Amino acid sequence: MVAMMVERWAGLGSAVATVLFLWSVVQKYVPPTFRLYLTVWAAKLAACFNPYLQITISEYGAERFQRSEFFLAVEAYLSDACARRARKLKAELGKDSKNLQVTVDDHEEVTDDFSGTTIWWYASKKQSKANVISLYPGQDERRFYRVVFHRRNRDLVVDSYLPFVLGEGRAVTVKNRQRRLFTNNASRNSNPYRSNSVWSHVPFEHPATFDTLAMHPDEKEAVVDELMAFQESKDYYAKVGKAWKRGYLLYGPPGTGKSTMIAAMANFLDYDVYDLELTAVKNNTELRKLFIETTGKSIIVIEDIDCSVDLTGKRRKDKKASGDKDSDGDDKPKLPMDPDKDDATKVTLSGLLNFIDGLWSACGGERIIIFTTNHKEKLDPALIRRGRMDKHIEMSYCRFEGFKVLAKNYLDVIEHELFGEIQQLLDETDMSPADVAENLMPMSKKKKRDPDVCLTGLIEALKQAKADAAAVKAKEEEEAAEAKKAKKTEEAEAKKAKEEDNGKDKAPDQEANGDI
Ligand SMILES: Nc1ncnc2c1ncn2[C@@H]1O[C@H](COP(=O)(O)OP(=O)(O)OP(=O)(O)O)[C@@H](O)[C@H]1O
Ligand SMILES: [Mg+2]
Repeated sequence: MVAMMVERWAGLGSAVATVLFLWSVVQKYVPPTFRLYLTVWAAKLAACFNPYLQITISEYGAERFQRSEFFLAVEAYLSDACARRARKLKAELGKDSKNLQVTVDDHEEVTDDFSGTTIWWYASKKQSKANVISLYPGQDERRFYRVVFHRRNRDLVVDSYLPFVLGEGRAVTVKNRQRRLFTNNASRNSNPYRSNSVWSHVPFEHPATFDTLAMHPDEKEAVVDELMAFQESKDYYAKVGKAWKRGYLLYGPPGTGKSTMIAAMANFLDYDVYDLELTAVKNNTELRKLFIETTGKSIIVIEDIDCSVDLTGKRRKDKKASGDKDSDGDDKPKLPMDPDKDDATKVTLSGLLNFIDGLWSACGGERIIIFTTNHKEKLDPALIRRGRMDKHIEMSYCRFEGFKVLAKNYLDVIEHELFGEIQQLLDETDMSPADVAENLMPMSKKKKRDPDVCLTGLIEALKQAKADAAAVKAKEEEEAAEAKKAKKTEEAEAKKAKEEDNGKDKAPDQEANGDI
């Protein structure tokens, strides 16, 4: 027994000696790049003799066509936490050709410390043995990361370290990702070999923030506060048994910043934006599919919901059933409650309600759904009740508080002698922030952006708007008075005619009475 052990140790000793000898040869004669490659293999060889364990994380998991999420997380984690310690890195343009991504290169070793233990990472790749001719060079290479650690740290690595890497990697990915603006594809891609995604996207680059949004500071603060609370409420939503999502209805006249608010929210929360064009959705099934294919950490937007579909379909139908004529005569596609009844558009109000808070809406989590409209009163109450649209935010005309934000952003002016007059005019006149902003930003190369000139121009515009509004009001009042007068005349005439009729009716009676 002892002899056997001695023999084994002797064997080990000679193996180590051989390796050391070979290594000195390598140091001398082999070029550095190849030497590095051999280093990795030497380390692997050593792992056979030493009490070290290794875990491999492949680029492609069981689902061959999807990159393993763990692999991506490890890549992100290593480039963030350990890349500085690596000697060989590679830089690539990010997916959207925006940011540079520096990652640990293949065959490179990096070390990491976790709770006082050292962990080694190796990046490498192996050729796929599959006997298939690939259309894309490099596609048959399978990259992988390998983590090596001492046997005694097995539990620590498997139970604590790897989940930690996964969490950190995900966080880094979210931090570094190029946010995207998605829109639903009108016609489905019929080519089975191409991506069949129902959404297509561009990088999301809207510069609006809550700082640039003209709104009353208190209301703005309330929105920001709520968003922050929402982001941190994962456990709370789980506790109360609700899906982790929130609905907002933004309503108000055109140009009051509804779309800008959505962009500001997306930038604040660091979310993707899915801009859903409801008129391009064929039916409820497609609507559900669209929802399922959105990712978490996203804002799903349906703009101008009153224009895209007729959401009062149910009530209109009731009216029609009771014999009333549909007075508005517009040609918007209708949203009937019963999906089988209408073939023109099969997206129904109930489909939309399901989209917002049906069973499917719970998949994924961390989503914000926003509807915008110019006419809140046109929407079906079922659609915007609390719980579906948790918060209704009115975006209204520009008042002084909002103006101050615009003046600061556009002109770098915080105080000005004309502010008093502007405040008074803004209180008396309804002007959208879009119009105010336009006056503060004259697009002329020759004219300098002078605050005095801009503010005077704004005052002129406000006075003009006030005069126009007064004229419109006077005209309306005049028309109303005329209509009232006409109605009175009509009523008087009707009364007169009735009296005459009564007189005529009575006359023969009297005659008859007289006869008797
Ligand atoms: N509250 C605001 N703060 C800052 N800028 C604003 C605000 N409202 C409007 N604007 C400016 O006006 C432009 C139009 O605003 P936006 O598209 O957000 O209006 P909207 O309410 O979505 O209008 P619509 O109802 O027509 O869609 C924006 O590009 C922005 O520059
Ligand atoms: Mg808009």
